[in-house]
Amino acid sequence: MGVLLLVLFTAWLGIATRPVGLLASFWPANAVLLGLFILHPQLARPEGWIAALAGYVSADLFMGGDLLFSLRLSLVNLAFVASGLLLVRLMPRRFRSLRRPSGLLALFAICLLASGCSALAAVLLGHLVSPRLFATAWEAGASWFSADLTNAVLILPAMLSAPEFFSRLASGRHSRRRDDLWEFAPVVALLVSLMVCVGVGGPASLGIVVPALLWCALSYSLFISALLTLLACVWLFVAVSLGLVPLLDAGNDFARTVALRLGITLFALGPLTVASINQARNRELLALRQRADHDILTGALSRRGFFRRGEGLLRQHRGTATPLVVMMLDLDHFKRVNDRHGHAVGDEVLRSFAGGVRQILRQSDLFGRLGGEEFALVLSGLTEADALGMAERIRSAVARRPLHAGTDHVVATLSIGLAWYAQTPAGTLDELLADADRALYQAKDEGRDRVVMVTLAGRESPELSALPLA
Ligand SMILES: Nc1nc2c(ncn2[C@@H]2O[C@H](COP(=O)(O)OP(=O)(O)OP(=O)(O)O)[C@@H](O)[C@H]2O)c(=O)[nH]1
Repeated sequence: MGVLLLVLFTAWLGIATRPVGLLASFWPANAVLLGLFILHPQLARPEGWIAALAGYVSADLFMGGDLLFSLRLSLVNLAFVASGLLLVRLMPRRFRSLRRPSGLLALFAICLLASGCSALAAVLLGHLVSPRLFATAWEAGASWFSADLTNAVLILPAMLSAPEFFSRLASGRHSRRRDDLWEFAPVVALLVSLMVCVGVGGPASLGIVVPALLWCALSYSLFISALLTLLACVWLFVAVSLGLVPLLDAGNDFARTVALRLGITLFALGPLTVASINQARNRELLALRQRADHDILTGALSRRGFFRRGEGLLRQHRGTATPLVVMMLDLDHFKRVNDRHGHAVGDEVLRSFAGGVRQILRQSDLFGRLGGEEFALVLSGLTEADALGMAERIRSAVARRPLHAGTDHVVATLSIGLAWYAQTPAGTLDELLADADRALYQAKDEGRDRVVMVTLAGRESPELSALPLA
């Protein structure tokens, strides 16, 4: 039912923009149906195809076509979708995703071939459809080829990149500073360039839009760039059809319409390719930063990542009444573990310890490896009792988690120094870690395998209010 309604709506949209005597200049139905079947292959079953056919035919019937004529047009449309889907399935998996720039070019090749198939179908059925819409079967083929190619190249990148965009949006990974108006500058530039293009007129005026589209491609995600490219190109079609950009005013209008469609399709490929390369580059940069911010052995934040995010967290809460906890964690006599069981087992102990700590922490807590067997934590919003409870849970989890490395049975213990601040203090993270470190020394001095906490109102000398709790 969904397929039928979607095809009905998009086909109706196309028919509504169909110029007298020609196929629709904007015919989203075929590309949207292909995109839907690529994204949801389970819909491309016989029921789905029948629903799509029913959608095409009923849209045409609603707009006054007769049944036989509508059926022929619909079969040519379905030839595009079927060949496009078949080609996507035949394509090697690595090219199928738009996550790589080569995926976009592969998609272009598929659009090209699928449009060729619908053009061939139009030529074969040409003697049936041409008397009504076209002078010759070849005209029908050229028209179908250019319309399907344009719509597919403009619509499919936006459709296929949408799931990743929305899943990132849902997971909050797209969050940006809302007060940054500069973020909207490329869209504003695009709007201005579209207006200037109409004002200037002539074939060369289309080029005025290119720099703004490239700026959008370098500034936004592939989905947003593809959507903006689609909207800009649809606007250019509308502007040309309305005579706002006079391009079709003389000579053979059919040939010019086909040339315009192909021109705009190739014109859109530039910004789409830049957006795709930019997205792949940003993903690589993010992965590199992730790698630099994390310790390979334990998966905890690296020293650099911990300080970067820790300072960020302090900045966020500084001056507020949010309580803050900083902990230093150090495995006891770790040198003996290495000496007795070997470095590889020592590594396994570190990995297992970090995994155990992560299970106890909340998503917002920062856990970093400062070096060797020394780790640190920054947690906000915990009461004094909760902070102590959390530290105790971590300590006892380590003691309760004996590790079996081959025939070796390793039991590690942990000392924790904890500084609890009634409100987020003004000091640097280094200074706060020094408070926790003093408590850690005390824990080591008192016999290890324990938590020592110092409570501070803001940032003051911990010796004044030290409250060891073993
Ligand atoms: N397996 C392994 N060992 C490491 C790693 N980084 C540091 N170490 C070892 O950790 C040990 C730390 O030893 P010490 O600083 O003397 O501390 P300790 O033996 O834990 O004693 P206390 O901290 O006083 O309880 C050294 O033997 C380092 O070689 C690592 O990545 N893997």
